[in-house]
Amino acid sequence: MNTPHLAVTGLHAGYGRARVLFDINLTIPTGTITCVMGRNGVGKTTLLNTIAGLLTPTQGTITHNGTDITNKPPHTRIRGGMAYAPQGHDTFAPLTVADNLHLAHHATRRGGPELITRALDRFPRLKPLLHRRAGLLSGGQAQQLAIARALVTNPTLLILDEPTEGIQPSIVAEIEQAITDIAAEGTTILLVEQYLDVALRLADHVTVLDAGRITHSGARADLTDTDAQALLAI
Ligand SMILES: Nc1ncnc2c1ncn2[C@@H]1O[C@H](COP(=O)(O)OP(=O)(O)OP(=O)(O)O)[C@@H](O)[C@H]1O
Repeated sequence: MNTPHLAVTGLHAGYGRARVLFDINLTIPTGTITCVMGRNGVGKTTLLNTIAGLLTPTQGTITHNGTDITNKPPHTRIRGGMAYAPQGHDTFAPLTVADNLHLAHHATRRGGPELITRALDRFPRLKPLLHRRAGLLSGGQAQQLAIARALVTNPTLLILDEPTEGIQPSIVAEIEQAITDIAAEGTTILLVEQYLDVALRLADHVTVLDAGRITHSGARADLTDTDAQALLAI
């Protein structure tokens, strides 16, 4: 088997005395979309934050592209090709759309200015908004900016936390298409997605978390929609 793009082994994490994740084992093959699912509060965001380096695990290892990054800070992970668009389409609110993109691009220097052009071509709705402050964007526009800002760092692994949350259906479809296209061009994607239909359309692999533990992990193709609903107890 090829070296997985990302491998999480025996991972435990939490906040002080509050233990949230228990013995998480996850391997993500290069160029695939892995969708992490589960009800509210089961630890999905905690898992992504730990992989992105925003939270230090209490046990376990994280390997990215064959390198142990468990104790590396977030900026080292970003320079190594990992990009994270956290939940809540967080952007630099006082800055313009253009400045958001240029700042992320300049900070990481993982390619030339064509990365900005490509990110805007991916989300053309942002083009007429380049001089608008990010804090004035609609939820859907801000989410597109959050993903575009991750893309200008030229990631090989893109991590997205609920990219469709609270967004109108027409924009959800555009974001879904963008994720499909980004993956088709070879970028590995790890995503938390709460809409079952979107998740099942996008995913190559599905991982289900419950109370901080993985209760299912497998190929999307091996899962019927009914099984998926049962796993998520919807
Ligand atoms: N900064 C924090 N400090 C303490 N506890 C936290 C913190 N962030 C999350 N938690 C707790 O950790 C647990 C897991 O939260 P997490 O946000 O990872 O879940 P989630 O599955 O992403 O949920 P949601 O779907 O609501 O985003 C919850 O009990 C939550 O209250």
